[in-house]
Amino acid sequence: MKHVEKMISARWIIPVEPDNQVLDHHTLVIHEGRILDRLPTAEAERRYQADSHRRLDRHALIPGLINAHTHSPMTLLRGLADDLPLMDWLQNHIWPAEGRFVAEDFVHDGSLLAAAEMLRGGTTCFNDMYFFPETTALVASQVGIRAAIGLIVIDFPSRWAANGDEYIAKGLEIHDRHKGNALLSFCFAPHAPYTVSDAPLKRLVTLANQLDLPIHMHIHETAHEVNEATARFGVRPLERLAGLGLSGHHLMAIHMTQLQPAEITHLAQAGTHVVHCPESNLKLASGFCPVQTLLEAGVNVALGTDGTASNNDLDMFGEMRTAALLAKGVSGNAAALPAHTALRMATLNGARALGLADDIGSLVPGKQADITAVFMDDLECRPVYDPVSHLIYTCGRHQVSDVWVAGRPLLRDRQLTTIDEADLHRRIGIWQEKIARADHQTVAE
Ligand SMILES: CSC[C@H]1O[C@@H](n2cnc3c(O)ncnc32)[C@H](O)[C@@H]1O
Ligand SMILES: [Zn+2]
Repeated sequence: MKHVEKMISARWIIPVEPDNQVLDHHTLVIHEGRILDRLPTAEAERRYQADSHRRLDRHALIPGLINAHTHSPMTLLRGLADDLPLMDWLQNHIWPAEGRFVAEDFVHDGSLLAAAEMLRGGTTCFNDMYFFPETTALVASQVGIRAAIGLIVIDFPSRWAANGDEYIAKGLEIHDRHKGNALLSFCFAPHAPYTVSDAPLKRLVTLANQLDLPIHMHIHETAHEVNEATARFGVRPLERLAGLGLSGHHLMAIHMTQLQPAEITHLAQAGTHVVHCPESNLKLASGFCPVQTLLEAGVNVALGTDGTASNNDLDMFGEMRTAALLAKGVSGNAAALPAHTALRMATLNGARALGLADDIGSLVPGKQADITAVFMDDLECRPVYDPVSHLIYTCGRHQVSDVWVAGRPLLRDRQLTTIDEADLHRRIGIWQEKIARADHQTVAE
């Protein structure tokens, strides 16, 4: 018998790779943070002796969900400005609030709240874009959640940096300081074509090639963005970016609700990744990303929530379900975006976009043990004929019971193991008072 650190047995294991596979009564054998073996439970018990053995007989194990686009500290702005289109929301509500409140303490507490929400919802990795990115990196490391940290670049000054050169310099310093941290990876994160000028974008292309880092950017979010840019630059944003060298497999294009057939072909040929944020796009009435067409063209499409001020949650179960339903509604084709594709977008496709597919995104031996357990024996879930169908169309994030990142339990029986929930509630209470008071004053003025 071989001695190992941990075994997790479950009624179903859904590895995601290969597609459509569901393993009944199987066990994951975990050693040194990675999946060492995956085999029928009876056989695992004959072959391995584990320090701990978790038996989840009424659960499905899936790869930890990957939120491929968010702004984690924006949890503190949840519900502050609803029912508005993107530019009104940003220019008249969100950017003024950020100008007032965003500093290191805001980013710390907002990132901590986001980490708590994501873990409780089965997300084990998030791709972030926000000011003070090192603070989010430190929070993620302390909590134990995996994070791709966006090294932001934007043409306007903030408390974090004064101009494009300083944003890039500070980002590179963070990358150099933390690149050895196994839980962290880094992306360049120029905000959007309408807020970043050509010179910093060209530098980012060179740096992304040198350091082999993804570039994570909001692109073609609304028709308004595309029309304004066409009037200003004479070409659509995607064409302008391609002209600057910003295309290819390093690029993660967030939103992409405005796409012409030739642009879809270009994305597929370039190996550019698209991140679909269906709930944010619906709430801001930004448009629809043609997911089914992109997938059929061979584009890798991942899923993200966007920030909680435009969603208003970090619920990847909700996002998978909305993505699946929306694709059917928009295309008039009930076969569009089936359940297993939605799950793949929220796991393996996210890992691919982040350049992390050798390590995460599916439950196969050799990968990191980033795992989410979903309880499927609630009355609301019975009967179960196909657990993948249930994950997308029936279950919700409240059914996530346990979460592991690199084999470390971060949620056990719905209890967070590395976050003091009472202290977090206290901190959020202070922010709520402070931000609500300021909002009242603004309305009164
Ligand atoms: C430079 S930090 C990120 C910046 O992005 C803003 N933001 C949040 N959601 C969106 C969105 O959907 N489109 C464009 N910009 C967005 C956020 O408020 C920060 O200022
Ligand atoms: Zn965003």
